[in-house]
Amino acid sequence: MEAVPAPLFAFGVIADIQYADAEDGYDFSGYRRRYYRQSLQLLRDAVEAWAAERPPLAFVLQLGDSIDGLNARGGRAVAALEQVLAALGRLPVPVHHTWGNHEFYNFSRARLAHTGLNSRPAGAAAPAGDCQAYDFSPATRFRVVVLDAYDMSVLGREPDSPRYQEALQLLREKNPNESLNSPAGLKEPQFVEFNGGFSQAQLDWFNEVLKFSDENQEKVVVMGHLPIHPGASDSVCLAWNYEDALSVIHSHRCVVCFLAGHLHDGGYCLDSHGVHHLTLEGVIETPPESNAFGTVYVYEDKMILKGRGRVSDRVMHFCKW
Ligand SMILES: Nc1ccn([C@@H]2O[C@H](COP(=O)(O)OP(=O)(O)OC[C@H](O)CO)[C@@H](O)[C@H]2O)c(=O)n1
Repeated sequence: MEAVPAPLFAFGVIADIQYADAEDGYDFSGYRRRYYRQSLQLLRDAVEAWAAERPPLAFVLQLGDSIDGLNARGGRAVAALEQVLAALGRLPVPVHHTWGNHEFYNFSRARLAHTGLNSRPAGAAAPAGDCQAYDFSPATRFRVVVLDAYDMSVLGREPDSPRYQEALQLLREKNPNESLNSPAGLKEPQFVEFNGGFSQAQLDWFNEVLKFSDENQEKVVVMGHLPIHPGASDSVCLAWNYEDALSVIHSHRCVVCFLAGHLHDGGYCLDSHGVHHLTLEGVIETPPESNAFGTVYVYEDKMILKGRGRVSDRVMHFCKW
């Protein structure tokens, strides 16, 4: 029998846990059930499965919205986050977090930086200001970039801050609706309050990271809460200036995959430049008897996603090497 080659390394992926100690509810449309309490058990099941993997995983990527905004209303944000972090803390490997809209319904950006959701290594090079983007190299000739999709946003910042004012002005220009959360009638439906975008400073920093990776023949996996390709998202859930992020990626050879959450139904496409865009199904809308997480096994020429529950298996070949 032919031996299955060992991967170079493997990592876990999970999105939109949105835990709250609350009865089940529904999304805004009223059609999608949200299993707030059960999501913690699904996370614990994911952790147990990841912890049993041999060889062990190198790290886990948490794609944002770890706890639901409902917690803020009940004064339970800190307790809910502690439970999620305690579940993830049972893993003997680092967990890298990106921040989504529900993090900002619970905590300010300044406060988040002092919680366990700040996974940026001390001293890591990052864009100027309070942008949470960073990168790390988990193995020779591989790099992971953690993007901050709410760097340009009205969520999480003080209303008197320049960035809040800049984001509000942009949002109002693009969205004349009374409720800024409503995409009704918009030409660019992603311009809603529950989304955000990338500042020019973050895009410039991102470009420099990818330039370094190109020069050093690295393969790069990028993660952010919001999808950046229309083929892997509906038109509402995209990052405000998703096209700018795509332009940066497409001006380099190194990016092989973009991982996102936010769209709870999930999505996937291989774009015209050979980049795989994978939007993970959300735990929060996953029935208790199923799950939604995955393990990605990285090889020289491909990544193989082993999905659990609602997440499908997928082979993602590196097209550019
Ligand atoms: N048409 C809409 C949609 C949402 N809202 C309000 O916006 C807030 C965030 O919505 P929520 O569905 O909780 O956001 P998620 O990040 O969980 O989900 C994103 C995608 O929809 C999932 O596929 C909340 O307060 C909603 O009530 C709105 O007003 N109008």
